[in-house]
Amino acid sequence: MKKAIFFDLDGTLIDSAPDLADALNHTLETLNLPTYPLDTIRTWIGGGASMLVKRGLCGSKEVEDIDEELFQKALKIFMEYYSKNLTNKTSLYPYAKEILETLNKNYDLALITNKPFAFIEPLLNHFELHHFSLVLGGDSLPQKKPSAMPLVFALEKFGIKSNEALMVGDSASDYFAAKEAKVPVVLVKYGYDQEIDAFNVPKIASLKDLLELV
Ligand SMILES: O=C(O)COP(=O)(O)O
Ligand SMILES: [Mg+2]
Repeated sequence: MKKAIFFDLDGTLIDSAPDLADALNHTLETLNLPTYPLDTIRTWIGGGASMLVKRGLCGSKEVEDIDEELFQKALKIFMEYYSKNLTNKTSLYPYAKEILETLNKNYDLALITNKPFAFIEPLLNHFELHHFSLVLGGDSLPQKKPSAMPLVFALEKFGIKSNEALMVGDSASDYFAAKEAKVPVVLVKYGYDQEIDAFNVPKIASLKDLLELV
């Protein structure tokens, strides 16, 4: 019997890729570096803001050694721009709000995202998502997904066992974090990470399919 559902944010509940891509390209443009198409940047999301900026600087998902000064400069530009442009093009995925409303009647809900904490509340307010009794960002704890730490923290907070929770996400980070925490996981097929094709776990095409799985 499930007691709590843990949700990822980007690529699962909200389609934030267009605003993240604009913020990254603004950063790269400011630094006179090459910019990238949305379809490329989308595949770089899921590891948090620092990782996205690093991937932008390297122009690939695989990150190599980056000059620390350049990285800090880029991260600052990114954070400033994105904090002012969080919701220009970002949208809720179909049924996101409805499913949270329905599940909230019977389950504790936690948001476990790698997004920096400062960006989360403005987004949740904008989309009127007030259903989470616990919200963890990528910088809330010493480790973020794919570490199990945020999920283990949520299990302890709710006082439940790992099999009484379910993680809903879109990326390899969600999969590995859940696996390590021994929390069952469901992945959405419409998210940002093609790596999930390789994982043998339940996958759903729409958030409304969750109701059949809990
Ligand atoms: O900010 C990111 O890179 C991704 O965040 P997520 O964990 O909500 O997918
Ligand atoms: Mg995600």
